[in-house]
Amino acid sequence: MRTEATLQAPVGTPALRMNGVSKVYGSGDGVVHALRDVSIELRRGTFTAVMGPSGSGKSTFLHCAAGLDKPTSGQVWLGDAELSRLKETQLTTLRRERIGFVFQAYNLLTTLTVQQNITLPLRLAGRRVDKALLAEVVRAVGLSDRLNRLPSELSGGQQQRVAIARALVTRPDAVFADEPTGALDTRTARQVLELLRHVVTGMGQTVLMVTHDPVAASYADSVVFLADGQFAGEMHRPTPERIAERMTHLGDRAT
Ligand SMILES: Nc1ncnc2c1ncn2[C@@H]1O[C@H](COP(=O)(O)OP(=O)(O)OP(=O)(O)O)[C@@H](O)[C@H]1O
Repeated sequence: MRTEATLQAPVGTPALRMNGVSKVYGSGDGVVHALRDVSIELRRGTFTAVMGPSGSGKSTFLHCAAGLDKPTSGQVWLGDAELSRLKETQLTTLRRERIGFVFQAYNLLTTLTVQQNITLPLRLAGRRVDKALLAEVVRAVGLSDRLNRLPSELSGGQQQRVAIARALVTRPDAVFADEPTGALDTRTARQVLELLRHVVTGMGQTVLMVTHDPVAASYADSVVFLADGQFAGEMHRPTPERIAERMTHLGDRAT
């Protein structure tokens, strides 16, 4: 029985499309061009890493892509929804129901059990918990025997697995991960990256991950490089060595 197909997003439109997105902070002497005319398309069922020197615009890119921040110009589509056309309440609903977030800090609610944390987005949306989907997600992240524990009773890696399960449980169009392994030791980080890889390859999800770490980025299908707010190239089938080499030159250009 292929229960994993239940997570497959509909084919057709890309999961995410950004067209000529720019973001300017401040004005006059204090103006910062955090993003300059960035265009990108993420096909469904792909894993993309975003890399660039500090200050190159990675977080701004992720926030604009996820509807957490509004571009100064350009358009962002999540599936068939153009974000700038949505009212604030619609955007809030879209973020809650069609996007999964995974942050470096796991952002779990300490008084809720693992299961309650995982299903929170569904309850906030007033949606029924799909028991088959929940079981599939819990199995994928390896937490079946921890469902009644509190986050404080789990290791960092296990807490990040809860956060990933919570990100998956609404069957989002895309999962956005911001330095998801930043707080983890090397071995635990590798397990979380393997899980994100499985989320894409085994479950058909779409993942966009910002990271500083060439090894983490090498788990992705492709790496998008930013330098000084601009798209600075893309690498398919990346290896840590090739990524590190490219980053060295990006650093040269951005300073
Ligand atoms: N709210 C803001 N107000 C003013 N400037 C900002 C704001 N947010 C970001 N910036 C500036 O925009 C630029 C891009 O910042 P951003 O955080 O997107 O970069 P980053 O690549 O994620 O950096 P890091 O790797 O250090 O986290 C930087 O120059 C930053 O100082």
